[in-house]
Amino acid sequence: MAASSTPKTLVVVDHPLVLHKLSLMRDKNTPSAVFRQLLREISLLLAYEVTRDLPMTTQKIETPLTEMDAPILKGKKLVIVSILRAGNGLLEGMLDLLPSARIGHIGLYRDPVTLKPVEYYFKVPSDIGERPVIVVDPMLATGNSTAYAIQKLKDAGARDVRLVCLLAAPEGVKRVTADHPDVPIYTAAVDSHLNDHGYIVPGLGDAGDRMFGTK
Ligand SMILES: O=P(O)(O)OC[C@H]1O[C@H](OP(=O)(O)OP(=O)(O)O)[C@H](O)[C@@H]1O
Ligand SMILES: O=c1cc[nH]c(=O)[nH]1
Ligand SMILES: [Mg+2]
Repeated sequence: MAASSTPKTLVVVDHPLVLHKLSLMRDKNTPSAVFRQLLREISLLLAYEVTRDLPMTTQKIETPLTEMDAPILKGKKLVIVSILRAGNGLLEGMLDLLPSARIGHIGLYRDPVTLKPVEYYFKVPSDIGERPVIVVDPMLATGNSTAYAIQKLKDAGARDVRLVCLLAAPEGVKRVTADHPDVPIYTAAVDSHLNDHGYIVPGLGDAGDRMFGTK
């Protein structure tokens, strides 16, 4: 599905550059340093799509030749919320494109047996309800972590929430869409299925471990 200016529930950003870089990330022989760099590069392209429908206004400026009503972003700066740890890989690239964005962090890890999220940190801007919010986490597997994180953000006041992930499983898309039908999902690919341990197949393995070399 091509990205467009109309918000959709699921936007697959299947641009050739994104898909090429994603294939390099999937390769198990790709080292951590390259993996992180590729994630950073892809995040720029995903940021471009998720911000496509941000509200605009105009401001009078003078070019060297004349006055004009120049288009600028309207309203308060957006918030990027990273689901730790792996979300930081997408966050860093997005900040290259959105350097004035406010930043929130939600610390979650997935219990390997129950596959339920365990929370260890939560800090977001107090006026999150007045800003567009982009939640970032490279992996949407069961959707338990992301659905939980979005609910926490809504409880904190967030009203305009979008999700950016790198890879999604159909199970995760279904879960987030059921719990949060108002939240559009932007991803580079929707893979085949989850294995018995809740890993995305074909996937890329454990994103956090591959980013930080912890396995
Ligand atoms: O959709 P789910 O089934 O909830 O799985 C996805 C979650 O698992 C990974 O995090 P992980 O628990 O490995 O934590 P980490 O980022 O610290 O490695 C990933 O970054 C997501 O947050
Ligand atoms: O495939 C998966 C599933 C959950 N978390 C990951 O990092 N990878
Ligand atoms: Mg992990």
